[in-house]
Amino acid sequence: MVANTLPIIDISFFLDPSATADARNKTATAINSACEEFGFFYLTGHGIPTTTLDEIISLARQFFALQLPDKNKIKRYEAGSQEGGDGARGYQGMGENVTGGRRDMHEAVDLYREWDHSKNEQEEDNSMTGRYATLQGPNLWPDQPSNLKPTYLAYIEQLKAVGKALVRAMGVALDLPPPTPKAEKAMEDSEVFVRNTDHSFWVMRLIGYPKLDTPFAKDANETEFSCGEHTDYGCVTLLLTDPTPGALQVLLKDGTTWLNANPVPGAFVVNIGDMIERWTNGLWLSTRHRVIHRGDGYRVSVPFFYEPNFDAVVKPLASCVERSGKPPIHHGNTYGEHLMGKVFSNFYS
Ligand SMILES: O=C(O)CCC(=O)C(=O)O
Ligand SMILES: [Fe+2]
Repeated sequence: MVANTLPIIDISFFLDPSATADARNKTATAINSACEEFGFFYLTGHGIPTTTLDEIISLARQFFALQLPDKNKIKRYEAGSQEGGDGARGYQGMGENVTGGRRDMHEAVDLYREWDHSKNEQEEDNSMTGRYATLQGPNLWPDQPSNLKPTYLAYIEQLKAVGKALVRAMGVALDLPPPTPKAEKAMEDSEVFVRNTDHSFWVMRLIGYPKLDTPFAKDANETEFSCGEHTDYGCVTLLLTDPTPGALQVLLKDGTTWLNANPVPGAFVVNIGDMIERWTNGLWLSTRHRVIHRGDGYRVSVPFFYEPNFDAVVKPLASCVERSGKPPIHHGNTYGEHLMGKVFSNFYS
């Protein structure tokens, strides 16, 4: 039988310090099933008020409704460029983002955790020239709507707490042993994801999708996607969307059925990324998904990618390698190295 809806996971016991181990274990069991079967689920019990979620969508919508010259005030520029870009942060116009070699029919603003300039000894001092290496510039915030920045900054703090609770639950869901008091970063206990995301190099995208029959160029054609088929490249994605149905589609494990992941009010759509697939040696696969928006109106979504630390070494966990019965699927490298490869392939240069 092919499932017709994604499971719903209530994360509240992992946010409540007084929750019992028994209550947490039940949540963890549900997460394990959801991750094995779908790699996608709805997340409730996260504690972020619906009024905040609505405000986040509304502010993104107001930004995209601005005239292009106003949006281009925070345009993304190449790293090292005179304009001061870092190749990643800022606004990208319609069709600038590329998935699988094809232009995506959306516009977006990308925000990342700010670079910790005190840590990287090799980086050049850019403060005099105003030129930045890839990912090392400041976030580019729009000045209109004026309350976007403070509202988003507060929201990002809330999302980080939810992300932390979720990866803590995932460690329990994988049946990893409890941590010892002196646990270190690389130890493979149930807190391994918490420790390796404690300086999460998070990403947030504000995305605007016009209806797909709106041509953006003379060569626009029927085969365009709002966002092409892909897996997410990090740890866990907390996706907030407006109520538009039928846009986000998730590929089921049969490899042929696309399931509409229609929004559930007040819930995030969560999916696991490539780093979780690697850590679990494929016990949990990052699931392919895409966006085809042919419905009504201009669709807005705001995914938050709760990622490993930039310097986290991500390699298959020994217990997962053993349980999977497969050789390690990756030799391991840092999340930063993985991300750099992705940032370079996401844009036409
Ligand atoms: O807009 C959406 O519903 C999903 C976007 C997405 O998959 C992504 O940005 O990685
Ligand atoms: Fe995605």
